[in-house]
Amino acid sequence: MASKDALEDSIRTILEQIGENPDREGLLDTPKRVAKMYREVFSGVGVNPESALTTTFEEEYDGIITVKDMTYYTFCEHHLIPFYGKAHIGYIPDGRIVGLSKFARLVELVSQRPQVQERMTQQVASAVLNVLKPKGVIVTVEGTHLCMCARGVKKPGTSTVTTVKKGIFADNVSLCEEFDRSISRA
Ligand SMILES: Nc1nc2c(ncn2[C@@H]2O[C@H](COP(=O)(O)OP(=O)(O)OP(=O)(O)O)[C@@H](O)[C@H]2O)c(=O)[nH]1
Ligand SMILES: [Zn+2]
Repeated sequence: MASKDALEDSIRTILEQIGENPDREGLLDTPKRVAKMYREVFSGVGVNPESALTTTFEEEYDGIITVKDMTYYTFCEHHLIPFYGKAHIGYIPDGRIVGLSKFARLVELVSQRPQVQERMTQQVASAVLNVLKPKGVIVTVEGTHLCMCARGVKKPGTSTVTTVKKGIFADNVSLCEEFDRSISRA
């Protein structure tokens, strides 16, 4: 039976197309549930990542601020199955800092859309750069891609690391090493 919701109808069609019976008891509410889940996990589509970085303060601090091990779950845009892992952000401010929780909000926001890991890493770095105008920012994202583990090439255990460096991090190896040590990658 068609619902009033195009997304629910699409899920029902997928179930039919894989040979399932969407009217059997176990699947009756699945289109509605999956539509609700998609609206939740893709709620960041069209939202500017910079909007996560509210509450900035003037503060003099010369060192690296690193917020590490922010767990994320997102969806590979090629297969619409999850990739997930940890994101780490380091920056050296230039007179302006931001509430630490906002970095976790930023990672969450860029996760709530179909993604590729490289773009996600870049979006986090660009948002920090544009809002805080720091001396430098470095972002490392680690990702386990289910499209590589659970299907296709089937290589469980593979992980991908992406790093974007802006400003002072772009040409200062020792600062990058300090960041790597603080996120325990060196
Ligand atoms: N660079 C990059 N590639 C990704 C990411 N997520 C998934 N991919 C890759 O996207 C590619 C899509 O390749 P296609 O050949 O179009 O699709 P496919 O036939 O399903 O590829 P296989 O996964 O090799 O079976 C695959 O190589 C995936 O590993 C990501 O975040 N970054
Ligand atoms: Zn994929």
